[in-house]
Amino acid sequence: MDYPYLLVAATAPLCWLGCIALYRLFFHPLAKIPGPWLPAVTSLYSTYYDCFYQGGGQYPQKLKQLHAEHGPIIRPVPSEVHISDPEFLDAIYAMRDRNSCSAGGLMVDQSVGLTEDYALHRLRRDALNPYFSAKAVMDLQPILTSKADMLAAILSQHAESKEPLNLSDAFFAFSNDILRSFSFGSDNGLLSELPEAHRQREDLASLLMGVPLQSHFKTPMRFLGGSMTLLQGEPALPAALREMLAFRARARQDIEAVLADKANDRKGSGRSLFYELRDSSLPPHEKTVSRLQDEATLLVMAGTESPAKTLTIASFYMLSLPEVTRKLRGELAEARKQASGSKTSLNSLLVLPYLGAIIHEANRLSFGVTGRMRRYSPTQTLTYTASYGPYKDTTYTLPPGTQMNTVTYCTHTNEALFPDPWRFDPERWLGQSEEVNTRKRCMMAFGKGHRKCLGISLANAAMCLALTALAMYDMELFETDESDVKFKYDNQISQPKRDSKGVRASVRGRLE
Ligand code: HEM
Repeated sequence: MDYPYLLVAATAPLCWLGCIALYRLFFHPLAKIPGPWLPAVTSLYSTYYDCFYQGGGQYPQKLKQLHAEHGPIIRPVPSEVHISDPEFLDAIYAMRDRNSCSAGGLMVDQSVGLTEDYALHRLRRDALNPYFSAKAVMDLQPILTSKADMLAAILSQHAESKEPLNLSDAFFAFSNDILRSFSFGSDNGLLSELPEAHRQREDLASLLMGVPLQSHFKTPMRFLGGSMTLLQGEPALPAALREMLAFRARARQDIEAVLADKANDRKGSGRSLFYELRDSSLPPHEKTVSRLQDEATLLVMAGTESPAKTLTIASFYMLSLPEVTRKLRGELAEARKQASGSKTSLNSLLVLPYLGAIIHEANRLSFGVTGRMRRYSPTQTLTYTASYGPYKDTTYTLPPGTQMNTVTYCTHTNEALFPDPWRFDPERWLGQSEEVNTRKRCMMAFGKGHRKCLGISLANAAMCLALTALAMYDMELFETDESDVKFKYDNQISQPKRDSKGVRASVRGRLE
């Protein structure tokens, strides 16, 4: 072959990439958005922070740093804007459509949480809504209180045995048993088998560690999962991918068991979510095994991991800040007095301000979903005027289709909203002042807008009962410090340092 052809063949791709870079920098509709040039040119910038820099999961922290330098609006990837301004949060999350979220790595494409199309999302969400309402959660009270009683029994056993208790395992078991009873009519009895809860919690943690890689390299990872399993069997796969496949396989078994259980033998006495979906008027293509497998995988994962994490964080600070526990005990004692000595009802716990404030603060520092929850409007043009930074008062036009988001990390550590943001301070949620109302408006732990968390009422009820049980025990932390709970990695949800063993405590005894 002639030399010039070789040269053309070698340089053509480079010229093509150069043209794309020039377009993105100077002619793209978002070309005027401030920020460094590299993320405006290539999404490899975010890949680096998400997957590789300091072990990956570092993009939220980097975005916060970029905002400090460039102001409230930047381009985290070429096709997107990231706006760190509490005043603009509602404008972003009021938007109807959304881009496929950053949880693509969870391999649950057919679940409600990953559904991009507005009408299909509505169909799926409407089918689930009735089982997640505040009233439906009240009907679950017998399950919830029996699991909270089991949690208390575990604390009593550890007070007697003097063995340190891994509270993170106990909360994982508590949330998982509730979620599985609610979903499938029966649970796996993890509260009676804490070593198994420990194993499953660690497995889920390593599965989540693989989410950034699976999100950025979705197709190769899926291909790897398929081909290596066929060629060499599952042990050859990377641990996180293996865990993901195992998690999905368990969800499939659960769904197949529900579909096969025509006589409702395993259903339990109450309503069970997947039995209800099976018998619902959803069209047949929405009730296939693979569709329901995705739904079950997401629900079990989200419904176990997120409340367990918030409880873990709350328990750590309750044990390290005695004043917090003292105030909570005072509030609970008063509620019991009002109930004339009988057990305080779930309804009355749900309105206790200090208990609610502890949950809010633990949710804030759990950060809910830490990935970029993008929204866009296919028709609407938005404008945004920078409220601080080097381009203050400059107005930017965001054309239809512009993907926008604010990561929870930036809002929940915003010093103007939450002074001294890493301090656990339930007081910041008390009262009705304008500041408190603004904080509540900017709370993103459960997401915002029409895609916000379905499980809020269930999670709140379960967390109120668990923390009430916890407050009845005198305990101290065992070989645990703040680094065991503090946000370090964004793996779609926040994770602390890799070698955290969770929150462990020595239980001295039950109060009263
Ligand atoms: C403290 C506990 C929880 C936290 C912090 C939390 C957080 C979140 C967040 C931030 C989202 C929005 C994600 C997005 O916009 O892409 C979400 C969605 C969702 N959550 Fe939760 N969650 C919690 C508990 C639960 C529970 C207990 C369940 C189920 C039983 C659940 C089921 C869901 C579902 C199904 C969605 C998708 C909703 C949709 O896209 O329409 N969550 N959650």
